[in-house]
Amino acid sequence: MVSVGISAVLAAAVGVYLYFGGRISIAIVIIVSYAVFCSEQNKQVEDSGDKPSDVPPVVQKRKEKHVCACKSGGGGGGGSCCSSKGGKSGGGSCCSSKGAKSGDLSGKKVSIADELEIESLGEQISEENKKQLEELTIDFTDMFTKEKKSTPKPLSSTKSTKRFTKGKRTLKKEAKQQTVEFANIADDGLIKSAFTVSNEKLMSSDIYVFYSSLQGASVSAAEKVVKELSSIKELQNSPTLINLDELDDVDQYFLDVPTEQSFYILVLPSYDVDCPLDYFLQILEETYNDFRVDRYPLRKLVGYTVLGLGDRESYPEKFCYQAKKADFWLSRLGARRMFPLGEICVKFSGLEKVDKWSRLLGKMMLDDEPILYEYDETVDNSDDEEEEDNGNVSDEGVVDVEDLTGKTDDDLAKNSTEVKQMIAKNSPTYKNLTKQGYKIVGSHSGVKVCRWTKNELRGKGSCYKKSLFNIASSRCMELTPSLACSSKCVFCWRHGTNPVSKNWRWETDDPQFILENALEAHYSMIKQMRGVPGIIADRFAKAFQVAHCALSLVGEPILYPHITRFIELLHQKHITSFLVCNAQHPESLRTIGKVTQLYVSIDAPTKGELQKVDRPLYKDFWERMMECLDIIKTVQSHQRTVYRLTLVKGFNMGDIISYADLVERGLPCFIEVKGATFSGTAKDSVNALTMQNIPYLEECKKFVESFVALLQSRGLKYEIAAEHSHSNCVLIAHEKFKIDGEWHTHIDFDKFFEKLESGEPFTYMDYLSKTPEWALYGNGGFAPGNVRVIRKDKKLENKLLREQQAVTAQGVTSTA
Ligand SMILES: Cc1cc2nc3c(=O)[nH]c(=O)nc-3n(C[C@H](O)[C@H](O)[C@H](O)COP(=O)(O)O)c2cc1C
Ligand code: SF4
Repeated sequence: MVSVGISAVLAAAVGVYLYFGGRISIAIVIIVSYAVFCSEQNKQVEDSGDKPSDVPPVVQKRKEKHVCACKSGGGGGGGSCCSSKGGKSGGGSCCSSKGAKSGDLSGKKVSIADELEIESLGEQISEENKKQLEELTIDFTDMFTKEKKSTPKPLSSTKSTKRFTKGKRTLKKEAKQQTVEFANIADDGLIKSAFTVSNEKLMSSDIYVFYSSLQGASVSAAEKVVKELSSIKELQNSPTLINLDELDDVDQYFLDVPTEQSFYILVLPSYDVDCPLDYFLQILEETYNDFRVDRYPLRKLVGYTVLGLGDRESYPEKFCYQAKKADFWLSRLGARRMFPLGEICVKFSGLEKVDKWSRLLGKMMLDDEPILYEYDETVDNSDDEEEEDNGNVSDEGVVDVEDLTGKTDDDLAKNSTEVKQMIAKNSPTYKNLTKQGYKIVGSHSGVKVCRWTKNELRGKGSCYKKSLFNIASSRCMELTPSLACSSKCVFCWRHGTNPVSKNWRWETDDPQFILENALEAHYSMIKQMRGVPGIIADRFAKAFQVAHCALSLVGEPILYPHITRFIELLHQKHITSFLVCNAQHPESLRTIGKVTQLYVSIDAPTKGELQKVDRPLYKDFWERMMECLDIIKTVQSHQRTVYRLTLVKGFNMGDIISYADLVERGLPCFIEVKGATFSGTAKDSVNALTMQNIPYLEECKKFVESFVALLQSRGLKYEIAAEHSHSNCVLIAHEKFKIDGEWHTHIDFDKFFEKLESGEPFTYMDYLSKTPEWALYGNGGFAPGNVRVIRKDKKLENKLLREQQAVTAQGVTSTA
């Protein structure tokens, strides 16, 4: 229509021009009239909305990108498709119900994605756009009220989206993510990405503070968190503290949840060696990969947060790595992170930082701004530096999404079943143990020259086993084939540097390899002593023929799967075996072969005390110990058995009646009672010993005397036989070792090997030897051939000397 009109006007103008003889003035009049006409036409077109003219460039961009999510065609010509109450701008809003503010999801998809795209374009964003963006961000959380139809699929990133200020790069990335997610919403009607929780919901939630701890720092931190949260008066329920290491059933909390109001806080250390936390993390991972159970069980939670404790200085590469892993898996299981993962280095004012973190957490909970999370995120995490590289698991139903680290499901499966070395050469634990004087043999065994070996080489005394059983300390090798242990005894001298585990799950070295290398390492350490003053040449020469092996040192030797074979190899070399086990592995104790002397540690007489002293990993630690005692009485009754009691004042010296019950149950040959020795206090540890917990010799003797009296009153034929007062050690023996009125607690080693090599069955009664006079109870037990150095006297002597020197110096000064 318009073009026909224009042609007619043009033809008329040309006619008039020709009629007037083609004069210039006439031509000018025609041109001006035409211009006025066109301008009028343009105005009409603009009013009808067909042509953008004065729209700012930013908004133009948005409109160009606008895509109709309802797929019914696009918004040209001022038309509005699928609208219910019309759009905000007359310029053509499609899919909107109440403008951009609420309602239709697909409308939101477009708006938010576009707004974020605007931000990503950089400087052009206006204040108004920003405001609009914020409104939209808040607004789409209305979706929360909508019902979900099926389970969302978490992908790979774990970052929460909070309404905190973010860098452009992050925002751009989120824009991308949200576009993907909202597209999903539009496609299948699911609500996948956003949730809000109000502070009221948090205040009425059931808060569970979980912790795992080997040395106590995380317990203290967890207690601090509980204390801080408990001080919030608005909080309706007091937080519950739960030790993850003692959870009978992890699924009770991490597959099921106690209530839908639950909010989880996890306070976790990290260990680069095996520790109970490994088990917990493994369960989380397994739950995620278990097709039989809900893959996102933790979305029922109100939320969660993790506080990691670690040591950044010693483990820079692995700082808080297990806390990060937990955070990762919780998020994978559908839980929503409510508060950022805390990473605290305990070395530098750790507990203060815990206070700060807890206070901030409390503040966040009180904040009445709704919190926005995202728990369903995109696979595209290529530039996410905080990503855990081992957690990218491909989605169920989607064939093998290879993550950007290049790992496939197969790799991951391999990783999770990969057998680790207990103490890898490049691990900080290796360095730590080496620093403490251990020689690591292979990847799980260790030797160390004990101070009694050194003392005997210098004629300064022998260890208590010399007095009680006749072992030569200078020919004794102290070894463990398992540096890992299943308990965390308060008196243990390893100071938490060793791995802790219930079961053997490492690469296993061959027993022959261990023995050969252990002997080599032991001899190399002995050799280093050749220049030490006072070494007795004869003893030094014999020290290169190890005669005894004390299988104790640190760790739990019976954990090593080839322990029986290892002992056989020792015996083949005519090295006797003194095996000390912690009474936590009845299955291995039952099957152990012949040992020269077999110990079980009885560190406390009752279940409660044993838990306090040994801090065992096993939940059924008491039942395990009882089973071990039964084995001592039955299957292993042919062995020379010893109960080792380590007395710790304030922990396990009170209840001799219960100790007597245990003796009655196992009927060992001997009961070796030894006061605990002070080995310093482990940093950050709870229950670590102080000098107050170390009993004096007199206290040990008093204990033993009452104990034996009680045993005898029950008809149990035990007596006090020998002692080594230097070690606060007293030996109680069954009266069958008193032959013709003389104690025979010593061992005839030659006879032991003779019997062993005969292949005939034999018992402890076949290799007895008489206890020498000096070792009998009351005689001190200091082996002849040595000169005793009493350190206290020496210290006193030095002190007096220093004082004397000071007085002399003063005298000199004053007279000078
Ligand atoms: C054997 C050993 C290994 C450790 N490995 C790590 C580690 O890999 N990463 C880390 O951040 N901290 C590591 N630490 C430090 C502990 O995580 C830190 O001391 C923590 O506070 C211990 O908590 P807990 O006392 O509750 O057991 C290690 C400590 C020890 C003794
Ligand atoms: S038995 Fe133990 S303390 Fe005694 S010498 Fe051997 S390793 Fe040392």
